[in-house]
Amino acid sequence: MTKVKICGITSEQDALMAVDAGADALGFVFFDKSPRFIGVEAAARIIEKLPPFVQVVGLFVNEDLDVVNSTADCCGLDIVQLHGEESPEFCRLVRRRVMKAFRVRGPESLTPLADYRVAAYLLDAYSPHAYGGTGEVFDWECAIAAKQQGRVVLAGGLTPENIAAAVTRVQPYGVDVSSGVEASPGKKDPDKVRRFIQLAKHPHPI
Ligand SMILES: O=C(O)c1ccccc1NCC(=O)[C@H](O)[C@H](O)COP(=O)(O)O
Repeated sequence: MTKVKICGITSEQDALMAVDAGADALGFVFFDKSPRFIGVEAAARIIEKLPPFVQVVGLFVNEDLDVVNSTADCCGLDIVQLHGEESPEFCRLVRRRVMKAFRVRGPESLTPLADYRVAAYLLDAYSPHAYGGTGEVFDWECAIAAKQQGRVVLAGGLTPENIAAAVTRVQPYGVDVSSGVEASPGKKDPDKVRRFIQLAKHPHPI
């Protein structure tokens, strides 16, 4: 069954709602230029309220290694998601499992994947305007091709309307969503979150 990460959590209410809806992982954006930014102390207060068996993912963009590792310790992160131009060597020095994000423009965007020994490749749409959370979709054929290199987490413009088609076609290890389940930037819409998770995990109605 497809794993689901709900990214851009900024409140305890949204975190517990997403967990109750069946999210496998929650993402906290430690990138201060994002509308979904959360500070370390605020994130830690939410994370300490989470039940067991939910993976906590911290997202960073071109951050210092010391900051990544100390935030991971401070907040009890399970996984670090690197969404900038971090090198394979940088990923090796992170003291957590790493999901390395790649922003896909076309098949050539997949060339660097082979250099990275990471727990999963997160594939997101390329935008010249932002590192992520853009709501833009890329050509899913690239995600299908990337599965030859390792686990793929599909992201980029996923919504309750297209998630069943995405999962059926790509069959990724997991999916990741931010803006597609929001009421406004940084605030999740419970109905969209529930429908998204249900359809990601059961794309074919029984
Ligand atoms: O969400 C952000 O604001 C963000 C900012 C900078 C880098 C990454 C960011 N989000 C990463 C994610 O994990 C998103 O889920 C992914 O980019 C997909 O976003 P969306 O198309 O809005 O579902």
